[in-house]
Amino acid sequence: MEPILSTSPTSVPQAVAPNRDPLIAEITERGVAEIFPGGAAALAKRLAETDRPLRIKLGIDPTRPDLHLGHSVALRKLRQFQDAGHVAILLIGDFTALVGDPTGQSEARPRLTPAEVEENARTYLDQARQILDFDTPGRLELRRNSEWLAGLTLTEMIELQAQMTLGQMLAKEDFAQRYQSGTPVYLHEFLYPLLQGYDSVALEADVELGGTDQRFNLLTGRDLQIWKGQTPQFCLTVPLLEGLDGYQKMSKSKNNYVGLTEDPLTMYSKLEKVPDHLVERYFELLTRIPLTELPDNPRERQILLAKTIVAQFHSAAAAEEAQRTAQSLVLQGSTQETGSIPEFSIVHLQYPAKLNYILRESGLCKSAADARRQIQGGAVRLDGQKIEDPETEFLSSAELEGKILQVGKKSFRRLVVVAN
Ligand SMILES: Nc1ncnc2c1ncn2[C@@H]1O[C@H](COP(=O)(O)OP(=O)(O)OP(=O)(O)O)[C@@H](O)[C@H]1O
Repeated sequence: MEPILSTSPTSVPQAVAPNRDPLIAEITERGVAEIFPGGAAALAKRLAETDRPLRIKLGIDPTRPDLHLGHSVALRKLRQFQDAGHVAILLIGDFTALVGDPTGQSEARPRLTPAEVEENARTYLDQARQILDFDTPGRLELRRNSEWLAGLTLTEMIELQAQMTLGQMLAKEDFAQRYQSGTPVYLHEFLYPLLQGYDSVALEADVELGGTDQRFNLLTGRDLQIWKGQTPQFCLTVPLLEGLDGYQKMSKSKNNYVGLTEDPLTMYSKLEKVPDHLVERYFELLTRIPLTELPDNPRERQILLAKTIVAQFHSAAAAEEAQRTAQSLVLQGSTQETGSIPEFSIVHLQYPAKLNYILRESGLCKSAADARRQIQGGAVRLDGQKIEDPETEFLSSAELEGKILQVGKKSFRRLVVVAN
């Protein structure tokens, strides 16, 4: 008879564990900052032993119209849970957006109107669809926290606020710093962690995801679940992805972001310039490529990164095309810093519009005569195609929309149709 100990899991060395589920390993080990309580091993055990799909919560406040790659880090983690058979709860914080998350803010956030929140919430779902599984039955719950927060009575609010002390609130770094520096901290801001925590109670969350900046709010969720007699959630934080500037958190307000709805060329040209020291981190947090398989050459890494991410959000063909166009445009100089190309709105032009008139109106040339000289000198390109006929004209904005107009190697305008 086999000795019992030889089959016991504790006798199997970790590195050669035969039943190590790759999905669980990906969830608990790749792109994770912290798991509490108990670390990766505790969550892995819970995932392996559960007899029902777990409820995984990720809350996003619709404070702005666009999601960016920073948000996609937690969304991708949520998708991994779906792929392992669990229920993703994508919580649109339509009520908490009206309060405003004080996390990471040096002063109170401007408060949004319900109409602004509603407009942003609408676009979020279309963007989240690019990452989450919206199709497999039972894998996704789309919720809004106004469902339970809007109806809380004053009595319930008092009970909720009785769960936390001022000392605990001031342990939150953002509040402490502002309080010490004399920057006003408004009382409604204290409600934010409590309301986000209460969301976990209402949803009976088993796991909550968030960036590392959400630690305090996630822990409040655990405390409130204990108060309500629930099993407290695991908290899994993901690292904060730095933006294209190379050191600050990727954020809309810092204009260092890559938006999830950006066109392939813009995405590509931003991502092929991710600073070297961040390329591996972008691979880790935004792709599934094993880090051991990355090319040694730094330039090849940047290109692979840009192509992989463009392919995820668009298609492999779009990624190839973006690479070709970017190469032909020799994107340097003006796009060096953030990868962004200045936009020029073509709605107000008079059509048919001559190319030299467009070059002057867009500021790419000083005058129509200068534009004519540049065209004849072979310096003008539209989407990488040289145009040498100064009489070239366009009948409507549809012929130009989305294209990149270029003079020489350093001056670009993306032609867009936006009224301003
Ligand atoms: N750059 C980032 N990297 C990783 N996670 C992020 C990043 N930005 C936001 N998140 C996470 O996405 C979730 C939703 O964030 P939230 O709606 O509060 O956006 P935010 O932090 O205010 O973004 P922004 O500063 O762009 O407005 C949170 O868990 C947050 O930690």
